[in-house]
Amino acid sequence: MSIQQCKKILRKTKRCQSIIEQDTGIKCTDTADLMHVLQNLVICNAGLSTGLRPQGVLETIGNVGNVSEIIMLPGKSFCFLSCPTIDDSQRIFDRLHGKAKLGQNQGVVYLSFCKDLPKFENPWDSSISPLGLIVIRDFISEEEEEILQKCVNWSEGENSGKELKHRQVKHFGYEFRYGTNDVDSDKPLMEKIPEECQILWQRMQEKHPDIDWPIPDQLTVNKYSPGQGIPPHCDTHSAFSGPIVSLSLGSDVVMDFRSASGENSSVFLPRRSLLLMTGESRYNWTHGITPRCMDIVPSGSDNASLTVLKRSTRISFTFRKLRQGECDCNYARFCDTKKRQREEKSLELAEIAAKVEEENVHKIYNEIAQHFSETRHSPWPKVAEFIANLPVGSSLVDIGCGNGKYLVAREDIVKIGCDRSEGLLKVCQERQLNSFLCDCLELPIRDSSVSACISIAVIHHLASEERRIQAVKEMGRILERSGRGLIYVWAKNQEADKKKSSYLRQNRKLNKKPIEEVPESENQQNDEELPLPIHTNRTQFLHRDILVPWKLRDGSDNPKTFLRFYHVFEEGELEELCSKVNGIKVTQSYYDQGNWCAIFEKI
Ligand SMILES: O=C(O)CCC(=O)C(=O)O
Ligand SMILES: [Fe+2]
Repeated sequence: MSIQQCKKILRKTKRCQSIIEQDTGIKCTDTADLMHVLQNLVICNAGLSTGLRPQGVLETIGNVGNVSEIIMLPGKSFCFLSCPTIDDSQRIFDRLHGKAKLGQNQGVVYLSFCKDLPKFENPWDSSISPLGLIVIRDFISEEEEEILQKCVNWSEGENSGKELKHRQVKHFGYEFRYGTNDVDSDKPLMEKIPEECQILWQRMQEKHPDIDWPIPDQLTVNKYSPGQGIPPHCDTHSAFSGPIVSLSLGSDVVMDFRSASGENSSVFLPRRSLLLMTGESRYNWTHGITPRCMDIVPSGSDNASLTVLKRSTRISFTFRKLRQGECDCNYARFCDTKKRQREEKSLELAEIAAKVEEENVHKIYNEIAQHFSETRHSPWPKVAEFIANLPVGSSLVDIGCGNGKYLVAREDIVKIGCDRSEGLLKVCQERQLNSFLCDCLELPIRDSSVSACISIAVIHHLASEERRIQAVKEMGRILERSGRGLIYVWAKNQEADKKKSSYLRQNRKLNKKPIEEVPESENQQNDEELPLPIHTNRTQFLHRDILVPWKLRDGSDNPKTFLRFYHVFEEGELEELCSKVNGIKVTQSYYDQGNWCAIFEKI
């Protein structure tokens, strides 16, 4: 072999190797040195997609060395061989690499060694099959198949053979609207389900008297050319009731099912079979057909081996019954009715939360601003330390800056504060500190534009978890890469290592009493059950969502009491909250004088 030829083989092999590595994560090598003499081989440029079959591999390679396993991946132009000994793999490599052809229509093969083999998940091996799924083979005769295929006039009618991206469709009874995934029950089509389908209903009842199958009033006919398919979906729960029934005409196909919890199952639908999706398979699994020209299906009497089936044009008749009213299934994941209800509930909760914050946070801080500010002078040491450690020239935003006590440190960084309370901002402005009015749920600051931000005793005033997450999301959003955020929130537990926090220590008398146990049910977040419990100041917190009194002494004998909303945090809750925000990573968390604290980094 000339040097030129050797170089060409090397070049081509390298190109294939990089594709294989990208596709499977498996590293290949063409040098069989001591470190790399391996029992597994890759045929780099021939596989199922180039028309190679296991038989073809064995015919040529089997004469050179022994092969114990051939792994061919669907749709791939490479495949893997496992040999019983290193001698076998070495011999096959030496004799065939860059020289031999595997069968008539194949080019010269390029081989490589590899250490690992792909974990080929054979979907047919899995014992999982969607519950409630029934496939009745030979449900109709060949004559009936022909009659049914002919009864669809693809070029006439109100919705004559619409061309979708991956297939052609025609509806009868009612049109399925792909934009909204539903049916307009007020707009029945002139074209009803063809008479020719009548034979199916009675047969259905005879074969499965156990299933309550209402006579369908909607039919979708799908026409798939080889290479076409239908994306995974769950037929809209609220649009149709009862089972979904699909008749396969013209070609076999494999339908892929995936459950709400991520299990996969492949189901073989032979031509002229009837597929019934009831119960879980209807409501808790998606179904779809991968667009390809061939399917790999089990073969042999015991289904132990796989074979490739070429698809031809397949026409399916999917029968459904329109639903009156909402879906009442017990499967939340794909249920549009449940999703809508969840969204409504969450909107309602968000409204309640916003109202609580308005009444029990914003209004109050405005009224107590001056007094509050007078009680807040000294920076907390660990917050000061965080600021002190920022590199010179950093930019720092104090979100919920209050009277601006953290905006006075350091002249060598850019500092700006913001707060929701105009009253507190006035204090900042009197002190000539950079500050502006805004809500921590919506910061008027550009993405990735600051090096650090702090939120000290702020997000515990937000009255729902979604809103607390949103506040952390905003912090993550404005931070530049590697930028750092610091959050302090009140801890429910005001005692660490048998030491009471300074908050508790200020009331010796009350805190001599042992802490009352609160039943778990009372200890829950109770957004719905307003009014909230009122906390006794300087005592352990008994609930997570509470109203904390602020006594405003105005010189008179009757100090005015304001009730501020607080969500006090359990241990680990702040970290968990941060983990729900993409793009940030908690690097440190600690307890500091009755507060849970977390430092995170933008990644
Ligand atoms: O082609 C099939 O058998 C299924 C069609 C389908 O799932 C649908 O139209 O919703
Ligand atoms: Fe479907």
